[in-house]
Amino acid sequence: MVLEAKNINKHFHLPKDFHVLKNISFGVKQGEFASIMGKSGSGKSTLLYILSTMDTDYTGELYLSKQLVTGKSHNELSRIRNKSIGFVFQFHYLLSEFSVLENVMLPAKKLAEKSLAEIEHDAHEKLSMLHIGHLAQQKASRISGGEKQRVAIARALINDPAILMGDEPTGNLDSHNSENVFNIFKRLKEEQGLSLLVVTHDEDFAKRTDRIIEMEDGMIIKH
Ligand SMILES: Nc1ncnc2c1ncn2[C@@H]1O[C@H](COP(=O)(O)OP(=O)(O)OP(=O)(O)O)[C@@H](O)[C@H]1O
Repeated sequence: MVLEAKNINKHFHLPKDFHVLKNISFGVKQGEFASIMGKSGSGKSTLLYILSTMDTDYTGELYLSKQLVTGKSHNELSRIRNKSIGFVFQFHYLLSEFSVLENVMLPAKKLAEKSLAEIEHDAHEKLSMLHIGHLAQQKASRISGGEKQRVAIARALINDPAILMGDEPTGNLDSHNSENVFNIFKRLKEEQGLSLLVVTHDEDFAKRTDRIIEMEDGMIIKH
């Protein structure tokens, strides 16, 4: 398993106690493309924030590549996250005054395991793979919405993560660009054995993934 959650429970305490995630247990296998679906408020984003190690306020255990990450320090988690998890949001969060290339290079510079030349080479490679190599020197503010999301995917892949997570990664895109993103994800799974876990409201998208994990009222009702 690339990712495994065991008995995850979470409460929000304000305005009153609310048991938002109830005994969540499931795993994502190497090379699996899974989606999470469920009504608004069922706890999908809350769960994804825990799985991506950004939220540590829960009980239960979370394993990434068989390593227990629950209980690790803020600094350790930040490093594990940068190295092992790629994250794509509904909004691209690119730095608009930076070039496309600089945006993609940022997480690798932060990790500081490779020379600048290697990082630049890798960033060009990711951009070419996503058919946006010609945009490398363009300012991030000067490209289309669909292109921005592809740059965000390239950035999420720069450290060769074990798993790519997405929170509504096609939520802001038209059907043509959503299809593009789906095909990119599918290709990453098939050609590189990447594992993917994507929260989506788009049933057509979810139906074409390997597995739909269904949430209701903070519980997984099907997986
Ligand atoms: N910081 C918070 N404090 C208290 N309650 C919260 C907080 N964040 C979220 N909630 C509540 O937790 C529940 C789950 O929210 P979450 O955002 O995980 O749902 P979701 O399934 O991702 O919904 P959507 O599909 O609308 O994005 C909701 O009832 C929400 O109102």
